[in-house]
Amino acid sequence: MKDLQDLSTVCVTTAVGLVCLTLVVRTWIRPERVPLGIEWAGRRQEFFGDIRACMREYTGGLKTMLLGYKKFNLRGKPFILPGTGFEPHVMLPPEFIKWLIDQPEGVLSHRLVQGEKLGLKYLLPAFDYTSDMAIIEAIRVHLTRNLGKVQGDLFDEMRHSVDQMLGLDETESKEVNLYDTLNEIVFKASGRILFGQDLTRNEKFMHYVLKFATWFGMGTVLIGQLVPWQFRRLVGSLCAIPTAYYRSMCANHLWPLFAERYENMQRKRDDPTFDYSPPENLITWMYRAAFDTKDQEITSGKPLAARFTVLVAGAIATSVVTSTNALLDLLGSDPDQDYYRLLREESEAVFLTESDWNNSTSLLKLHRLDSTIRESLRRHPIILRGLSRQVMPKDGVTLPNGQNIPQGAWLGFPVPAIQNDSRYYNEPDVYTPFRFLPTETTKRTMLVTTSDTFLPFGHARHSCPGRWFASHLMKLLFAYITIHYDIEPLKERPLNMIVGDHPIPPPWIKIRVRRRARYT
Ligand code: HEM
Repeated sequence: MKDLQDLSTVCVTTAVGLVCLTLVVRTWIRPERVPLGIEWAGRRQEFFGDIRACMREYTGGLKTMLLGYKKFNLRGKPFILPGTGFEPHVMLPPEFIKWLIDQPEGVLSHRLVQGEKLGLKYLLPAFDYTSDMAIIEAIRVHLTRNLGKVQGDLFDEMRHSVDQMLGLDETESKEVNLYDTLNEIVFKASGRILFGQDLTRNEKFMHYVLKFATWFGMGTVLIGQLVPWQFRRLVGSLCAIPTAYYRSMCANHLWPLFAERYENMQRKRDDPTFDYSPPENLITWMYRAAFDTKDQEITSGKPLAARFTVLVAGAIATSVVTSTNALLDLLGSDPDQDYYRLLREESEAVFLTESDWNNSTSLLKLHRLDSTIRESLRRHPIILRGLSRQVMPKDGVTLPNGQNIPQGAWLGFPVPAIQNDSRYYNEPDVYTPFRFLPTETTKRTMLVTTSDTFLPFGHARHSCPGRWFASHLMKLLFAYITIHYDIEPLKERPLNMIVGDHPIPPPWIKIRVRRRARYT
């Protein structure tokens, strides 16, 4: 009798255990992200195949994405790409891009994916990331339109920080950490145009803004992409503490500036005789755009100030990563090709006098440099899954091939796979910095031009509105560095690390630089 009781206890415990395990396993992968009828890439015939496929993505690099692209996308079929964070993503073939970008936000939502994939919902719970039209408009229209006017300031700040960071000593070379150096230079140069010289030269503010950018950057990847989705709220609330602290320290400096700018610009609108001309920088343009678009939410300086640090941190970090990739590509390239010298020659021919640095037409002549940065973005886009959208309608959406994708699934495109497809790029594995220069049969493609086969800035609606500014800044920076510094080539191009949805250049690489004699 006792034995029978023991046996039934074991059976009941096992059954309950199995039911619990099944429930956990079933919901471990976010169920709404897995549409039935679409095949997985990288899933094997094994117990808990879906979960193990997602786990392998933590160390798998680009393997699964490239494999899925070859096996499914090249035949016009979508596939499920397992993901870190246990949120798979449906990868569509490039022929579907036109269809995707034509869908309105109510059908395929861009914002919902960003909120989740960047962990914004958890990291900055009070942050309204769904309403930033004034900021986007200020960048897309006003910043881009005023690039010529602000170029002198941009160059002045960039030269000041390059000279400081890379040094003026022409007799001895100096070893510097590449990523940290570019981080500081790009932050200061961009900051001059985004928030003005007073703050870029304010060491306390710059310390807080760099700290905020680091915590915010690490937090978005950790929470939005690495932590399993069930634990995002928990881990997000922990990371939110330092992020909120540094954000409020930045806000202490920004807040009076925003309040003053808003009140005076508002007063000038009400009374055109009021004597006030604001400095031309992004803060002013944001209010101008908010007034022009009659943004109802902007009734004080506060709403825009609150969003500003987030924008600045995200926008500048992308330019830092892109500049680091471009310089690593150059320094690790075949020395016989002498690309660095060829870029120097081009820049020396363009920047003959001091005033050339302040003239935006100079930058239009840097064809080799434009192509070189574009080539690095082709090889190392900052995100792997591009044009991500969440399916919104209750009945799902129907893809151009007739397949239905249910509500809640994520759609996107495998950016590195498309940008390494030999149908679109000749010898895609070979670093060819001047690949985008015009030939007898092809026209020149500019760094900022997006297309179905070049997606590092996104494409169409929601594509990056800051790319003209980023291009301006990076070209000034590379022209100045190549003209004024010799840099020792690297033995080879160090590989990027894949962290969540981002390929990141190794942050520990050091380079040796020396100021050229005639330029001191
Ligand atoms: C090389 C540097 C940069 C790269 C590679 C880059 C890349 C991107 C990408 C991939 C997106 C998302 C597109 C999508 O979701 O489809 C984006 C969006 C955005 N970028 Fe950039 N970006 C850069 C620099 C900047 C700069 C300097 C600014 C601001 C001054 C900026 C402002 C923005 C904004 C506001 C958005 C959101 C657009 C929207 O949601 O409609 N970016 N960027």
